[in-house]
Amino acid sequence: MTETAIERGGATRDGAAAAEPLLPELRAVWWEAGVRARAEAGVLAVFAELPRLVAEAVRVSWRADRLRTSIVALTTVGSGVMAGGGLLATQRVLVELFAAGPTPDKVVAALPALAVLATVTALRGGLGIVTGYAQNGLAPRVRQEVERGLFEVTTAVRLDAFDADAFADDMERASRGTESTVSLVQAVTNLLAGLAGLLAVAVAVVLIHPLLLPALLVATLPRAWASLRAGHLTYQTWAAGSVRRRRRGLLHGLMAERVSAPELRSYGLRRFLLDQYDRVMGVETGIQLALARRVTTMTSLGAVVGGIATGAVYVLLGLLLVDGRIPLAAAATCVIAVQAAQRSLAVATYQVDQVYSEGQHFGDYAGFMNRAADYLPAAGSGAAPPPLRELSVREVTLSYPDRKEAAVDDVTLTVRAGETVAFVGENGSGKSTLAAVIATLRMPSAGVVEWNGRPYAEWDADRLRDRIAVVTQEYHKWPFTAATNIAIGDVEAEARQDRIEAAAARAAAHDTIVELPYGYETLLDRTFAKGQDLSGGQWQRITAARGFLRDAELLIMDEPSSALDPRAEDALFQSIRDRQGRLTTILITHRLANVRHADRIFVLDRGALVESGSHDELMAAGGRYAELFTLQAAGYDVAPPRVPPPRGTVG
Ligand SMILES: Nc1ncnc2c1ncn2[C@@H]1O[C@H](COP(=O)(O)OP(=O)(O)OP(=O)(O)O)[C@@H](O)[C@H]1O
Repeated sequence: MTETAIERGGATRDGAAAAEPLLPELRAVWWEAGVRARAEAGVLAVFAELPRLVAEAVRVSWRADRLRTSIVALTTVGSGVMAGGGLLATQRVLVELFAAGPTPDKVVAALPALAVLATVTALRGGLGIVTGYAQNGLAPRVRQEVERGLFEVTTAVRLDAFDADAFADDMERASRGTESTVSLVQAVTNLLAGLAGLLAVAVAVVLIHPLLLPALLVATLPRAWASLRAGHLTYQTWAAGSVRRRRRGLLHGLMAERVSAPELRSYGLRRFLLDQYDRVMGVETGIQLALARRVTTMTSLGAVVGGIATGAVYVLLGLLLVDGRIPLAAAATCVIAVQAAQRSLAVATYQVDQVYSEGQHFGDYAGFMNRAADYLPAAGSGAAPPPLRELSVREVTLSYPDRKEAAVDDVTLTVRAGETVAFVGENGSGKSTLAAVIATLRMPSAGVVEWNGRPYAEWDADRLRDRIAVVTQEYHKWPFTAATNIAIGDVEAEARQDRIEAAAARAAAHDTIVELPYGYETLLDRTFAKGQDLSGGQWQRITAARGFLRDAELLIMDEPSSALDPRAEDALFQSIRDRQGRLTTILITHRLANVRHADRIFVLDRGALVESGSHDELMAAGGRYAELFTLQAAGYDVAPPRVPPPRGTVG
């Protein structure tokens, strides 16, 4: 097997993304943004950003659940106070125990301080439990707050937002950001707890003897600095491993997902993919081992320097003791304080790293929410549109971003209520785009569409949409039951079974559905237990039924029969013809035999409207429609095969 450029780039070089930017799998992806920013920032830059991130996290948490946020804040502070109180009580106990006199008397004298120590220790434990409980309840609320906010925006933005590259990337990063918000809030709480503990110890130590504070810092800072550096190193390695991780994610998908499973087997790709996986993991393991060596060196160095500093503090304490400048109890308390401070500092430094990196992702989320506002549709005037009399498309042009030619180019046409009209034209001539503009799914770059002579913008957008049903070419297979898949065609109405079945019958879907294991209640999603999948044509029937459900005043059907068998196709077009004269239908199809009955046919070419008229008029004109129709009809123009006589008959 020869090695391709992709394999070499993916498995061996971190810089491959820059060297081979055209390979989609090597493009920078969203989930690295925070990590990379974190890796590129110096340790001091991390501290500079902390206050803002902490404030953001508190704001989100407050919005999500005020009660639990307050509980977490209060218990965190309380816990810190208890830690300081515990240290002071410890010192009191030691003072009593180290005093002159008989031991039983000293113990009795120490009892009140001991009782205080026991109480604050118990309180601290209790506060810890309350914090944990409140945090557990807070996490899902924070998740709901940010995720719901994201979904409110993603379901409201105009369709053209999804055409912009930057928007799609932005949205992916924002999705990662919602996950990070929960972690950010948790990391901020832990950080504050660590800092509160640290502060409490520092205050207690100063109260015991001011000289002890610098001693405490000397003993704790080397370790803290080393652990921050080690965390930084881990993130740098993580950021540099982007290509490997993407490659691994890709391989995971290829080997474990349903879509690739058939080809994997038919081409015998199992060994090939497993080999690729082994190569990626070989590189990954080497890098992780090297990282482990560096991290261990760094933390060992911190421990050694910290140990020496701690030793020096103890020597200093000894000297002060000998000198009589510090009581024995204060010195003993200082030893305990150093250990408590080291524990709190270890928590705080780890959380600083967490807050910073999760904060970067959260920044993506917050940025997306701001930028997405540009894509929200303008609010309508609120006027409810009356029943359709006439639909006019006036000089409508629509250009997609980064496309030189307009997809719809200065089209003007009118459809009267009750008409069935067809949009016809070759692939890419702009039929679906024009239909999407009429369906209010896309905004034209120029021109207007009018409902009864007034531009769409003057009507209430939601109520306008209520009057229009659309069956799109790229229909969606909703992972719901068959009944729900049809019922969502009129989601505001009661999902009555008789209506659903009637719509299914009009789309030739009823018989297919009743044959499913649970009939209309069959779940159409194979990834769930008892879920079923349908053939392409069966799905298309259900989609058409969804469009028929509402008997909308304007029904737009874009290629509704491309996968249907002849019988189903005939039934579907019969149902469309049933609307003629009563309700308005816009039909897009390449099967021109089905548009012969249309009142009018509009022929598009490269976005422009080039012909219009009835079938007979257009055939008589001998233009593009006549050419396409004749071409297709020629395919059927064969002499019927001679039917052999039934067996046993005499010829
Ligand atoms: N989302 C999009 N972004 C960019 N270009 C697009 C997009 N959708 C369609 N186009 C382009 O716009 C032009 C018109 O496409 P449209 O889908 O409207 O054609 P159509 O007549 O419906 O084609 P078909 O018969 O193949 O369904 C084509 O050149 C197509 O490549």
